[in-house]
Amino acid sequence: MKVLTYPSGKLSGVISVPGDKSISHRAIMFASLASGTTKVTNFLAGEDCLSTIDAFKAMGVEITRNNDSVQIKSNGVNGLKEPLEPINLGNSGTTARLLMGILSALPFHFTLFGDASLTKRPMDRITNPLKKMGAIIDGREDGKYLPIAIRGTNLKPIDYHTPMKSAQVKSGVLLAGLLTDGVTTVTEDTKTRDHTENMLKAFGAKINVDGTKISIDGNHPLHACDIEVPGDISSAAFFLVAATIIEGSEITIKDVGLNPTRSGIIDVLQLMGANIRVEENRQVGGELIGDIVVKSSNIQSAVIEGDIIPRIIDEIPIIALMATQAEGTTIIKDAEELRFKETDRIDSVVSTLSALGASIEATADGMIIKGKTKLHGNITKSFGDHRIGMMIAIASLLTDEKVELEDEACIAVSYPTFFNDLDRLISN
Ligand SMILES: O=C(O)C1=C[C@@H](OP(=O)(O)O)[C@@H](O)[C@H](O)C1
Ligand SMILES: C=C(OP(=O)(O)O)C(=O)O
Repeated sequence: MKVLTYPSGKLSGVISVPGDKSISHRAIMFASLASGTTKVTNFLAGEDCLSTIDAFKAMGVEITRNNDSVQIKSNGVNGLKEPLEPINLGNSGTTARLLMGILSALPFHFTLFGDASLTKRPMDRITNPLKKMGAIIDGREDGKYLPIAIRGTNLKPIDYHTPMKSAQVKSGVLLAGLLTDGVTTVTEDTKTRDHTENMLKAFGAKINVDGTKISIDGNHPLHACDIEVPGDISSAAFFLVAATIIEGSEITIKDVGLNPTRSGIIDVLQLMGANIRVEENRQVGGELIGDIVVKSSNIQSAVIEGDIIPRIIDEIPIIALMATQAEGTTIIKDAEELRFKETDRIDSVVSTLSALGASIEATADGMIIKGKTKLHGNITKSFGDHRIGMMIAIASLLTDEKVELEDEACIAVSYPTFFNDLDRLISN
């Protein structure tokens, strides 16, 4: 239990946030499939990415980590070994879905399990297309849920249209395609984050992106390639919103990843009237990065729907909190994917913000939030969901009353130094 009392919630100063979670996972995975030694800098040492490291160590890859620097020494895909024990995926959906694509094509047997939250999350979205490629997978409810066993085998390529907006599904199928003779194609209705495509190219894969259609030519070897991970915009989002809604704030967040498939939070902040500026855009290893400066301002409601949703999918909890401080009614639609995250984030956001005094209601695919409301203290729970925990911590800045947060430890999944950074911005 953490007691959150910040008498002056005003934020100021300059920080950088830890490395991007999606990019950190992929760096470990692709380096493990590549021959040679890869150095990864600004790696996110969050629990989810450590689960990915452990999975590849269990397959014999030499991985050494010194804080946020990681070295991966691999003999390529043919150097991988059968793990002797079941692989623990912890809380990480990304590790689960991407790894299943890889393991399905390796000549070994694997057993995968996760924590209580991951065990409830749907895996059939990835096991179904993999089974169409010939994967031998079994798990609870016919492979819908973990624990799952995989007997790796030779797969056949597939031309797959993803039925849901999911970069994890797209990536899992492309990774199975990477290890399969022939051309595998994935088509999406709406473009989701494209870190897999960008980074596989950097490691030498033959991958072609044509709008929302991605094709990969299987069994081309990957070669080691150093990766500098940009700051995670999904982590930065908590402070960008905090500085916007807390009067008198002004902050700069340096070296944030601004990949257009991830930067929807900037569009939402601008749409709602935030005082935000992006400075010094530059490219680092195929990913755009820059510094973001935000000053507090009055904000208005917005209707947030359609193609922007995958570009803000992990930021919706903090956007919902922002909407409680906007004039007017904010409507978030087309976000049914929120129901399949670490918690059902439509229900967990609505119940938590309601407990703090917000006027918010759930819909089938989103939420309706009436602003502007004065929030108050209460005893709250993260429900074991890191993004709900961080949303509550930012909400606590809006009231002088005591907010208690149960189960705050889960924040280490994506942002182990969150409270240090918050304290630095508050005490400046
Ligand atoms: O590919 C990734 O790294 C991720 C994709 C998204 O999940 P979905 O693919 O389930 O939308 C996102 O919510 C998750 O935090 C990370
Ligand atoms: C949904 C998330 O991650 P994952 O699916 O990898 O558990 C998240 O980080 O918000």
